[in-house]
Amino acid sequence: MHDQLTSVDDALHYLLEHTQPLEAREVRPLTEAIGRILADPVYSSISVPPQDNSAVDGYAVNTRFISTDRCLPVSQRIPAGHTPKPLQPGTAARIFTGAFIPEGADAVVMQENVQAQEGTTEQNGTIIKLPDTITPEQNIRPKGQDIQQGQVVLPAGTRLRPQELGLLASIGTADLPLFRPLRVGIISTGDELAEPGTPLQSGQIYNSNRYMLHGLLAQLPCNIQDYGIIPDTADATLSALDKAAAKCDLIITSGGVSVGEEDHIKNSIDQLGQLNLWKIAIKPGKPLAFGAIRETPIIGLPGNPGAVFVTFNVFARPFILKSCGALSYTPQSFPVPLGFNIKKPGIRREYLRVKFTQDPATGPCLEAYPNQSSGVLSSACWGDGFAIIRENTAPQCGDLVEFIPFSVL
Ligand SMILES: Nc1nc2c(c(=O)[nH]1)N[C@H]1C(S)=C(S)[C@@H](COP(=O)(O)OP(=O)(O)OC[C@H]3O[C@@H](n4cnc5c(N)ncnc54)[C@H](O)[C@@H]3O)O[C@H]1N2
Ligand code: MOO
Repeated sequence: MHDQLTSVDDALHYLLEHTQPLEAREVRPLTEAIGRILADPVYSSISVPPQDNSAVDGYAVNTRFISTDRCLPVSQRIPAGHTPKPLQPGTAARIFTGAFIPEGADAVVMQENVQAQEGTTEQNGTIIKLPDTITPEQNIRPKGQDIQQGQVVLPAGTRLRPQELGLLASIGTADLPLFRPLRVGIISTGDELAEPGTPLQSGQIYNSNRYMLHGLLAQLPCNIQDYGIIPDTADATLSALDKAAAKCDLIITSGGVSVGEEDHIKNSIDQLGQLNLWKIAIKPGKPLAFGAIRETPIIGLPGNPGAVFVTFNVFARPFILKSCGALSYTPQSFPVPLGFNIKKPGIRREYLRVKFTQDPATGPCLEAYPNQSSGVLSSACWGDGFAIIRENTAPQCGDLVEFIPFSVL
């Protein structure tokens, strides 16, 4: 029987169209905001830096008042954090990195380029000999160089990385308006599953998807509600989904979405709500299901761990980020030459687990893990990204394909 498959692009488009961004917000301190999404734009009430200041340790001078012998007495000392006096005409000021430039100075000379001669008495202070060329503005970091007072520093929807936290701290913001984390329920299905740490009985395998999903969700602004393992029965599946739907903003299941009579996720979604998508032209991960139980969206990932890793990143991750209010939710890909041949075109878009390598003679290229079976999770641990082989194409060695490094996920 010929399967009617939805393309990856159509499925992703559909999923993202059916994302309801969270309305709930909360205010949290900087120290709790890593990975979270800003709910409002942040404006700066100050300029950064707040005043012109020195980029180096050295001497502040006025380039228009330098005597022909290029020698100047030092009239004040300005450590960072202290307010300078105006520069006395015809003198230099000893200045340190980050200290504010005194009024009347227009350049700073690095101390390595100056000969300083200590005076012998207090009245007879240090004299410096300046280099031949000094350009106005040199070594001065102007007020507002980084941020101007009143400017939008970060727009709503920004996902906060360490550098954004630093930037927000630099304008004095202590508490941030954030979207509240998405409550994501995870359910592992399968009679064959045993928990790590317990002995394996005959017929069992360890539940790896549960822990991979914990790790994948921990990198996103989510609170995980873990419903553990549910057995392959209609009753257990219906009751777990019903319970999760009442508590969560999104349900993610693994396994039980294929066509066998032991696969109950699809029928349960049908029974409790509606199934909107099933069977995608993706390899691995074809039987992925998407629907809703009452108001709660559900993404049914296939059971094979390789398929979970791919379909989570291709579908669930952008869905979650958009639901959390993020402005940017699809990962950046980069064109990189394949280091091997694709034998024949396929009707499913394939996400190969590959390694980025640098050949000294031929340059960068992608190498594939030899076994791309969706039951072989070693491919994702060996690899450092996905190579996307688009449907109905068979790129050859040297052809450019899209590469998504795992590090951008
Ligand atoms: N007749 C057909 N059979 C299958 C088809 C098909 O089109 N027709 N599709 C195959 C594909 S492709 C996939 S992918 C799987 C997906 O099936 P399910 O989502 O129903 O997954 P399960 O059957 O429950 O499990 C598949 C596989 O993965 C193992 N598994 C499940 N959960 C976990 C877990 N938490 N940790 C580790 N491993 C897990 C499970 O033991 C199975 O080996 O269906 C194919 N069959
Ligand atoms: O498409 Mo399935 O994901 O081969 O394992």
